[in-house]
Amino acid sequence: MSVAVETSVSRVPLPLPTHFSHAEQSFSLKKRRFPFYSSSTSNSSYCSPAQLSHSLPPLPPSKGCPPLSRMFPQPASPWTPLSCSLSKSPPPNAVYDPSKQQSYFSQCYTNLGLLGRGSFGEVYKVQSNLDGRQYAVKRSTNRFRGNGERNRSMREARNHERLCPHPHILNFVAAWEECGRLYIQTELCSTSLLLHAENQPPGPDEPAAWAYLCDLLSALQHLHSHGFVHLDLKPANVLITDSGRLKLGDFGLLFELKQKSTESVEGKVKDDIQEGDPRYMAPELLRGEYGPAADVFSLGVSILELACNMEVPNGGEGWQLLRQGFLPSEFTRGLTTELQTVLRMMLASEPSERPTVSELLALPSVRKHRWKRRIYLMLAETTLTLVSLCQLVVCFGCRLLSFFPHWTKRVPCTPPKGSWDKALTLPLSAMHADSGSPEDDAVFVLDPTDTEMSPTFSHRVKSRLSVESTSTPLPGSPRPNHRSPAHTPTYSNLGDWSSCILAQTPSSIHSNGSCRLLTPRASPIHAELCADGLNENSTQSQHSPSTKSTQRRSWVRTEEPLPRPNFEPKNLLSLFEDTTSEGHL
Ligand SMILES: Nc1ncnc2c1ncn2[C@@H]1O[C@H](COP(=O)(O)OP(=O)(O)OP(=O)(O)O)[C@@H](O)[C@H]1O
Repeated sequence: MSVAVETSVSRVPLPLPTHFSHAEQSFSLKKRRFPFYSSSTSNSSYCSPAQLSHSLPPLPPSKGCPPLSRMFPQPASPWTPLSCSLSKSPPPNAVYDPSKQQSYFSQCYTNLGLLGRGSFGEVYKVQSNLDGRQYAVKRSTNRFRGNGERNRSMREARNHERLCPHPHILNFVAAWEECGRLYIQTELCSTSLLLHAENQPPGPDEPAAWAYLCDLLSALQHLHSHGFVHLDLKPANVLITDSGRLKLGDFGLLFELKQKSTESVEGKVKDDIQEGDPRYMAPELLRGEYGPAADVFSLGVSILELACNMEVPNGGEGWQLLRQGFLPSEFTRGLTTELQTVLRMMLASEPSERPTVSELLALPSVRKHRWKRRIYLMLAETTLTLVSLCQLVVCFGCRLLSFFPHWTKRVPCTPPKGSWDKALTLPLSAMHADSGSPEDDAVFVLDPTDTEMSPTFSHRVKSRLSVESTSTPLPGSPRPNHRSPAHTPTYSNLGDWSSCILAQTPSSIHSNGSCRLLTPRASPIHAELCADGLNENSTQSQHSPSTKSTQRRSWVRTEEPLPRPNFEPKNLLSLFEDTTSEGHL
């Protein structure tokens, strides 16, 4: 008898959520959505139709707003801090000056573009002018139309602030009201789980589904253990960080369980409770039963959607079937029995039959995947931290160099490898031969048609030469003795090259007038070449102009030096002896 009653009860269709009377009759595969550029957004930002179509349509423009005058400047609208963090420590006057015309938002943040739009708000990527870090700021689309709407909007911010920080809960930073709108500042994530999943290749993805399940169970455990129920868990309300960690967000419907104890409060709160998204809504919510089991159901539907790439029905037969414990086998048959079992438990029609979050976390299959997930996240986050540390060091180095421009002049750091090799095979004569004409300068420009030659590099070499040429006579004019101290090259007039040349002993200079140029001893290029075992004598004999292009370029000049009038290797040698001894002094 009881079985017969139960069967007849289970056949009675559940009432449909009030928002969705248009029923979809069956389960279907997810339709792929592609991002498009929104005409109303900045160049860099885009929002996908999914973001818009998966939410309720935006409210019509508020009719209760005070009219804005185009003729007279508006006084700065009052800024009201809503979060305790902001009330306790408002930004200093240097960052936010209330007497200024600009809003609190524009004074305290640099807007980096629109991240997305929901049904009630727009989310911007911002850089805080206070600490220089990047955040997300959600601003309600419309001004409040009355106290009821205002209170509901405020509740989201207040609820969010009340939650203790947790690695899988979106971190709250601040909230304020300005110009009749609510602003909530949170940590910045990469995107929402919904958009992330839609950008993945189509088809079931069970490993990802396990990862999502583990992260969201941790988030729910945190909420439930603190006496809260989310009541609006769905992929659109979950955010994903760069490392792939899921963060539960959007606490507009957060419900505090302990309020149930007071009868008067219970009635008040229940009247105030809004319906969440009907696609993910647990059946008992329609009967006014609010509890942690509702979140378990919503999580079950979300994981089913993500694992099977299934369009979740928002009404109709499919909606009813899901709430009667029926899993569409045409979608779930690709999943392992482990995941099917877990989903079946989570989607039990009666809340009392569903396992609690703690019971789910204790399941061997969940524990196994949770371990894997922890290790994955640890590795991913460590790698990301290391990468950002490296970037920081490079940035710091670059800034440091910009403070000491003379350092940058001395270090010939970034010409392309090819141009380095070519430069190093230049005859030393070309560097401090008596030259002052543009033709002679052209010798240093190596090969202007060479695409490997960096323009900055050739420019630098040219400029070095022009500096040198001012102290050297023109070709053809009587040449002074190179031994004369007046013409001994110094560190300064050798410029970049001095650091290379002076690292050498005269033995580096070959009798044919060519020279082996080395970078300073600490140079990694030097180390690389040493490791390669490049021998100046052997390479010198091996290389020929014909094979040069195919062989690895050597640091030793192998070609005949460019014919230059009045070039005397002997003078060059002595010049180096002089320079080296000067350096020792
Ligand atoms: N902290 C964040 N970091 C990065 N992107 C975010 C963040 N918060 C929101 N977004 C992006 O902005 C979009 C809209 O945000 P959100 O869904 O919170 O607005 P909403 O008005 O509450 O929408 P709904 O009420 O329909 O859930 C999200 O889909 C997501 O892509």
